[in-house]
Amino acid sequence: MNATAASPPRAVDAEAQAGRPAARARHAYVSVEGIARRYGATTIFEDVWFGIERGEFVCLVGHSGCGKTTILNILAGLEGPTEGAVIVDGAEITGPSLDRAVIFQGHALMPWMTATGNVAFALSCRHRGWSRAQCEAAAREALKRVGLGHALDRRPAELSGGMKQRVGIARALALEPKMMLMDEPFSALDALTRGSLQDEVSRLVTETRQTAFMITHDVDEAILLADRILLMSNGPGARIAEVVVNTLPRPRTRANLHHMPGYHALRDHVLDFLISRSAAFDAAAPPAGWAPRAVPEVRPAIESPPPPLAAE
Ligand SMILES: Nc1ncnc2c1ncn2[C@@H]1O[C@H](COP(=O)(O)OP(=O)(O)OP(=O)(O)O)[C@@H](O)[C@H]1O
Repeated sequence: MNATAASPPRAVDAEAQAGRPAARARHAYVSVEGIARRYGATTIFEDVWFGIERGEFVCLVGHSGCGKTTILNILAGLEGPTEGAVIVDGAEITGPSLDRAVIFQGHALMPWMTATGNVAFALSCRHRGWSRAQCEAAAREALKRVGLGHALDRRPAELSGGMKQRVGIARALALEPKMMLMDEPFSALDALTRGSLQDEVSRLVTETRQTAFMITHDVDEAILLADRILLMSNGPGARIAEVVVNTLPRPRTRANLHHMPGYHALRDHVLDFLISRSAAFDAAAPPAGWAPRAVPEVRPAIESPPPPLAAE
């Protein structure tokens, strides 16, 4: 089914009444149901099923070209799938909505507006009944939460790359969306700025329990932020090959992460997938226990064998 901007929202129950078998994803807050993207004879990915629970942070990891951004765009309603559908909170996605805030690599700020103005503008679109003063007050609060209390009146040209990205994060959080979508939001930043923003987002995620979906190439970033990491096989014909449950406790910071028991097993597991299993995955001859609607979940941080005892 191709979700286009013109198609009306469809209640989940209608699908159940039509006799389509219930999938595990169906019960989740966000339910991705058998989506595919094809360009002519080329299938980028297909039969992709997964759910996101309310308040869950899910990362999607996979090699370049497997279709990660396309999946994020479908969740954002910026494009429709060739097949399948995405249901959020009981209704099918049929186009973009302020219910789903997107943070891109580039910050997409309006250059003529101050930081406060950029956030306040988004808020005025979200809350039509709010006065300008209300929007600006809420915008200032959101900017303070991401450490920009000193830069409220600066325009994007007067902000560093990291500060601009913070404005984008503040804007997304201020909208209190049903879901936050992030496409490699830190990849354009220098390592130091990236690290501090990752820690801040980790803190905000722990505080707000914002439902989030993020694409990243950075395995440590996924481990820092995600409750579950979806591992995508290589394209063409990519699939969700495995779901890694991140059992490391919160709060997590970059400084404490690598001291946590299980961190190295988790990291090795994801890296092994990217290095070898992602290319070897074959949906026609899948690993034992794999099915597109019931992708195996693994917990490497607690399933790994304990480290050998030190010699006396
Ligand atoms: N209009 C198009 N026609 C044909 N192929 C396309 C078109 N748009 C995108 N593609 C292909 O779809 C595939 C998936 O693109 P997408 O950007 O979703 O991948 P990605 O996994 O996010 O990659 P990256 O990690 O490099 O950002 C790519 O191989 C791309 O070449």
